[in-house]
Amino acid sequence: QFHMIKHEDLIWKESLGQGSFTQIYRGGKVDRQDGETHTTDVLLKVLDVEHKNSWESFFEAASFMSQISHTHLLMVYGVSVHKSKNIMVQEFVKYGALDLYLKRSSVSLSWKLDVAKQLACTLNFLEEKNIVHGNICAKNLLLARGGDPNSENSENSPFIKLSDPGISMAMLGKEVVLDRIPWVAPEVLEKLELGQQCDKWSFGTTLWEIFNGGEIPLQRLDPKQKQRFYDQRSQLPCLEWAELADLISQCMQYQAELRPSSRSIIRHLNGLITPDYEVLHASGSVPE
Ligand SMILES: Nc1cnc(-c2cc(N)nc3[nH]ccc23)cn1
Repeated sequence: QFHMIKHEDLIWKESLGQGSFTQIYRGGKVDRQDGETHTTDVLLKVLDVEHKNSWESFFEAASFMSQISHTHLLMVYGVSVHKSKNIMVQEFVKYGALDLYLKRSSVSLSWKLDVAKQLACTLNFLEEKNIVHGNICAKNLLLARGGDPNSENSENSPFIKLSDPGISMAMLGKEVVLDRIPWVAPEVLEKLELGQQCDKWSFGTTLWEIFNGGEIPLQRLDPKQKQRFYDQRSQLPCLEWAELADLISQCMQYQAELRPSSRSIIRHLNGLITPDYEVLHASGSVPE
């Protein structure tokens, strides 16, 4: 299941914002090993008291992450329960969420493609284990290494960690799930339950975010208009890079069974060559 952490072994630092039904804090976890004490940087995710009836779903997300380990999956150290506080203790990932990073930094196309490939490999790992994450989005992609995005040398290349899926759709309720359009797959919206193909749809939306510099898709639509977006089988505005736009529309097909396998997504990404203007501009050989 997962490791129980004693509340007295937690150190609380500054608030870092909130998630769905949760507050997020920077913190530390103290480990006592043969007389030595060692403090690990952690992220503390606290379930809101008014949503404490979602604690099973909250801890289900923690055990989901604790039961599988992969280089691009976030490490969850365990959970701590203290009075009415339910706390998930996660590894602290230095550069934080990808959506904010993309808004703040200008990154090269090859940097973005590198992130896309890492996410596709993670999706493949989950698909081969028949595991559905259910909440793939740029906000749930954490950057362990962001570095100077424009330089080509490898120690500055990105390294992502996929965060926990959070409270399940069933517990969140229709209103909150409506707000997850266009990340939530259409079939999930209807039944409020996850299907095998739903991560592919969300992968498509996340690709759109990455290659649109962290712009929020359908930001100006209210829940009713978002519902209509799906009712009318609409698609997101397509990118200039045609081959990539093509992959996004393959992933965001309303018919779930027509979406590509994660293996074919990886093949498609490996077949993409960053367009010349990108390489030429990066090398400065083409006047601005
Ligand atoms: N598992 C996680 C999740 N989020 C972070 C994080 C890092 C950072 N530099 N700023 C942040 N602002 C909000 C969250 C966060 C770290 N680790």
